[in-house]
Amino acid sequence: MNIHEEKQTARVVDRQLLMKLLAFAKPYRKKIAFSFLLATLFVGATLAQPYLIKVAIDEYLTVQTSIQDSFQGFILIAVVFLLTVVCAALLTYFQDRLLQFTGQSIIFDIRQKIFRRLAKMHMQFFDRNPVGRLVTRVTHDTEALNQLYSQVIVNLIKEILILIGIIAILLHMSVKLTLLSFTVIPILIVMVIFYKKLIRQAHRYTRLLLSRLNSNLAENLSGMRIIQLFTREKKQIEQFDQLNEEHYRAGMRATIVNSIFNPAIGFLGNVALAVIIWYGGIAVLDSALTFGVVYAFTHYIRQFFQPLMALADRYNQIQTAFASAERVFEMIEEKPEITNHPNAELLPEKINGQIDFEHVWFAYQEPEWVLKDISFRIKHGETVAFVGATGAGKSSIINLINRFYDIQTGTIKVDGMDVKQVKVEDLRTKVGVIQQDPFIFTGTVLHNIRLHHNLTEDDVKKMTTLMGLDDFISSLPQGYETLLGEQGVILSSGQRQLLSFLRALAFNPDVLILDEATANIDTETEELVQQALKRISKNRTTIIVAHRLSTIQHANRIIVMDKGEIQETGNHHQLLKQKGIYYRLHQIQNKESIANTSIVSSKV
Ligand SMILES: Nc1ncnc2c1ncn2[C@@H]1O[C@H](COP(=O)(O)OP(=O)(O)OP(=O)(O)O)[C@@H](O)[C@H]1O
Repeated sequence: MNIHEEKQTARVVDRQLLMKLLAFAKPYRKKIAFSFLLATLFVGATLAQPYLIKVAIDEYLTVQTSIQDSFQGFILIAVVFLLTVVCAALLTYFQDRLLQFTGQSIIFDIRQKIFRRLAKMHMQFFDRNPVGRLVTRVTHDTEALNQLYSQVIVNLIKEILILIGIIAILLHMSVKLTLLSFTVIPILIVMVIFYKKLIRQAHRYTRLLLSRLNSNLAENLSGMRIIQLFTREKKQIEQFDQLNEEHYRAGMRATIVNSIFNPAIGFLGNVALAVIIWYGGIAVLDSALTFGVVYAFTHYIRQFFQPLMALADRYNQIQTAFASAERVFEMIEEKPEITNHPNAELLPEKINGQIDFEHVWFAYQEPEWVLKDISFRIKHGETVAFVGATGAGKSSIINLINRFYDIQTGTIKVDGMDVKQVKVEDLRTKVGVIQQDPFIFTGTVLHNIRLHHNLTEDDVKKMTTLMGLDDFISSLPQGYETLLGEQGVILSSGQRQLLSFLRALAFNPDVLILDEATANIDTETEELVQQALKRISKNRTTIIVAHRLSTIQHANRIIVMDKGEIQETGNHHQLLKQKGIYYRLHQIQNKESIANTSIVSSKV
């Protein structure tokens, strides 16, 4: 793409962004229009002030007017002047309030839209977008838009109106003096063109470095435990300092451009002022102009160059807001890949829990196939375990059953229905998953189990008793009311898993999946949980992923995976007889457990 085409594309993108920004402002158009009216009245009141002084000088300070008339004239002008000052202050106040309210409302709508979209996004989207980046979109980028709606646009309009108004008044008072004082304008235009080019480059570079700095910070904060464990603090600090320094330098470059541009404009303003004093002075002496006109000219020229200096800031703010808008709209418009098919159906109220994988091929990123031509059937009420080496694809199978990801080829069926034809929410309520490291939300234990669903406290208590986990709840400081999450108690990994058991089972799912769900629980509690699981998995399809083979020996069937393929299938005894992968895994774990037992007994 050549420079011309690039500029053309940038212009089209800016126009599209503008249309989208206007669309968000549409519900508030009456308020915005009203605030523009207030802004226009404000400009009128402000521009009237120097003119009133001109009238006072020319009409009542001349020798021809009697003292009595001058006195009355001054009082009248002083009152009108005061009125314009009060009106300008009131108009600014009301316009500010109105726009602040509108800006906040628009940003509220945008944030709501972003979060709604995020809640619908597929897992691959979250794999691609780090948390730090998403948080920046919802907070920092929307704030830049808030500035645009509540300050930048109206100020820009005010400043443009002031410029137009001043030109009109100056031309009305003296065409010649106006043209003379505007001889500096061509230099101004050249400066603005240069400035625009320099500042755009500086801003683009600063933004790029800021996003690098943000990602680095987010990564360091999430990985602080590992950084400290491996004593990498010094290296990480050096890396951060380097990025910070680059960002600082880029920011300084933008500041230098601004600090040259603003005084240069001020200088041009003073040149124009000098021209007025020189020519205006001679014209007054020649009686070609009145003193009041020259006085008003000096005022208006000062007022004229002020908004010009502010225009630089506006330009920066608009640039920042447009960059933020681009990112925000990109996110709002991102299409969720896992959606309900137009004819998606509900599963029956109670399902049998039969699961079929038919020639399933799956890759997170093609062509890295994680599952290769996988076929199996899990029948109603069966307990099936998946075992295999790390990275074999066990957790991926689980992620596919409740459609966290979609497969490339083949079919996955629940009770004979293709999961792509079933309503996603319905599917996920029928399939309960207990994870190895479940997430804890800020709130009470009860809230963390119910997660906004209509479950009574009694339902939860019954499930706790059935699981034999009453002791776990009573060991917490305030039982079900114990506060967890950011401000509350932080649970141990084992306690988090127990909570995850209650969370999944409270909904009485027809299919229960345990993904390394007992890995962090002590032997005594695990015994308890295993007993409860035996009761719970009766007549309920249960799928278990476990590394510790001792926990899955009772399974009706064990599927052994290796590099995305099924290698062996059978129950514990059948697989041992086959003397294949399962047998070898069993031997290794047996040796380890004998070795551990002898270490423990020798210590005792
Ligand atoms: N979100 C993801 N994006 C890209 N690749 C992934 C993702 N999750 C897993 N993988 C890759 O898919 C392969 C299978 O991973 P999976 O988690 O299914 O294995 P696993 O058998 O459950 O392993 P483990 O026993 O360690 O949990 C691995 O190579 C892994 O790197």
